[in-house]
Amino acid sequence: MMMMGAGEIWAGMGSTIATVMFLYAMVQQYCPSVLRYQFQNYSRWFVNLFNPYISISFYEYTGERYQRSSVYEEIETYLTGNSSQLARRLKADVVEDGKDLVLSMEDYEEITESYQGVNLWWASRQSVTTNQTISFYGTDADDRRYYLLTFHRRHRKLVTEKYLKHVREQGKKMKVESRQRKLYTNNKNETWSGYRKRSMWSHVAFEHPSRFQTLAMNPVKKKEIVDDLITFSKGKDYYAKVGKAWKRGYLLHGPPGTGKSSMVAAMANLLEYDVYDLELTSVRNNNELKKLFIDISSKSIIVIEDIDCSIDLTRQRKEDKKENADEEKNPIVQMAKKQRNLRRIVRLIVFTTNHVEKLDPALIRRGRMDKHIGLSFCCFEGFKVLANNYLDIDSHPLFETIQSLFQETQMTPADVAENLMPKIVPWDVETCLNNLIEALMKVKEEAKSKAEEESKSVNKEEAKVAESIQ
Ligand SMILES: Nc1ncnc2c1ncn2[C@@H]1O[C@H](COP(=O)(O)OP(=O)(O)OP(=O)(O)O)[C@@H](O)[C@H]1O
Ligand SMILES: [Mg+2]
Repeated sequence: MMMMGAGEIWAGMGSTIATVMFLYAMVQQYCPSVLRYQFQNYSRWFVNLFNPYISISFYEYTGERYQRSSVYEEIETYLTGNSSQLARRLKADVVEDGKDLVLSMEDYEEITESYQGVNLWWASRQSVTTNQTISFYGTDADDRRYYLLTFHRRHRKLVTEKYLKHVREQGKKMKVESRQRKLYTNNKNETWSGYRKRSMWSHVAFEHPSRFQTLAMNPVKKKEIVDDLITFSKGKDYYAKVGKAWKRGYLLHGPPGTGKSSMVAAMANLLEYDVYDLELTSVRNNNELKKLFIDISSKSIIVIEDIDCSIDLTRQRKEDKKENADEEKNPIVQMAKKQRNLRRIVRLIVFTTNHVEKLDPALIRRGRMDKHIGLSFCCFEGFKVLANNYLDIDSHPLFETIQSLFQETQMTPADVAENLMPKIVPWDVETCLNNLIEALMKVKEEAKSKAEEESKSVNKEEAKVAESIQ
């Protein structure tokens, strides 16, 4: 057979196009509108017959109350993660409070993805409804942003049953991971406007570096706490099974500088929760307290620091004969009495105190506070964690001296950390360890002379008493 020349092909195609154009013009001009409509419908059907691709659109705003669609957000997060590598045109946004730029697909940009060997196309679009579009989770109103997923119809089952589930799950996961966590503090009631959460709580980005790995404390105790927290965080079903309310209350007690606040931060970092630091003295009554808690998400830790100060006040007030009804309403008094109420609203609550002995026993009774965690002076095990953090060492010949000094001396982890930290550049491990040894010896000497003085004064007292008797 003779090969057709390129010129002939073009000539043939040219005439075909001309014929189609002519027919189309005729239809436009002479057909009544009803017939024209029929014709358009048939032509659409005809095109669809040979178009093997299906598209699904996911709108940003759903019909109901213009809420941002969670599916859209999940897809956005999923594509943000993947599109940074695949798409050529990206737009950059700064997330709230974040310093990092988040790259996502520019409008009308398209990317191709491969899932289980199947190619799929994602496009970011705005308004306009297209043919053969199945509109999920949204209406067809104009001026909407949406993602369009296109795939071959033979993969319909795979996409609707597996791939979309995969995208949503991954998107959800990535969202949790990239979420900028926040540290909230409550404002005084005067600044609240209406019931808006924003003015009740102010927030900053939560970026505390403390982790359980960097906490100096008894390793057995540490593991127990980590396990407890993980069981709690995963435990909705578990707690239901054992018949316990899915709530947890911790009391962290110990002298200043033993790592109570650091542990709260480590807890938040472990669970990836927000932290709500509740300043009780700014809360006037129980009603305010309830309002503060209404909008708190379940992935939060509520912290009430230095609860002993509050309880001190309670006692003072009780002793005060002029105590009036207003003071009875004081949240601190209520707090002590209605701890149970608070725990009904809050899922994970942590109290800290320097003086556990001063607390009202009713407040700290087990069952009301699930776990009491005593943080104490630094032990040798704790020191090893700090040495690893600050100096990057696991062992050293000077460790032996340090170990024996820790058996005789009490120093808080905060002070140990401070003494270990290099003070000059360049620094060396030995100097840092010697600085700590020096500090420990000093503390030991001070404690010794203090004890001697005390025994001297006791002797003097005894002598005085003996003299007076004579
Ligand atoms: N157990 C610890 N492990 C590691 N670092 C610690 C520990 N305890 C204290 N530190 C260090 O000391 C600093 C102060 O500790 P932190 O604020 O956690 O103490 P605290 O017990 O909350 O004290 P306070 O009772 O005064 O509130 C921390 O920033 C941390 O660097
Ligand atoms: Mg603290």
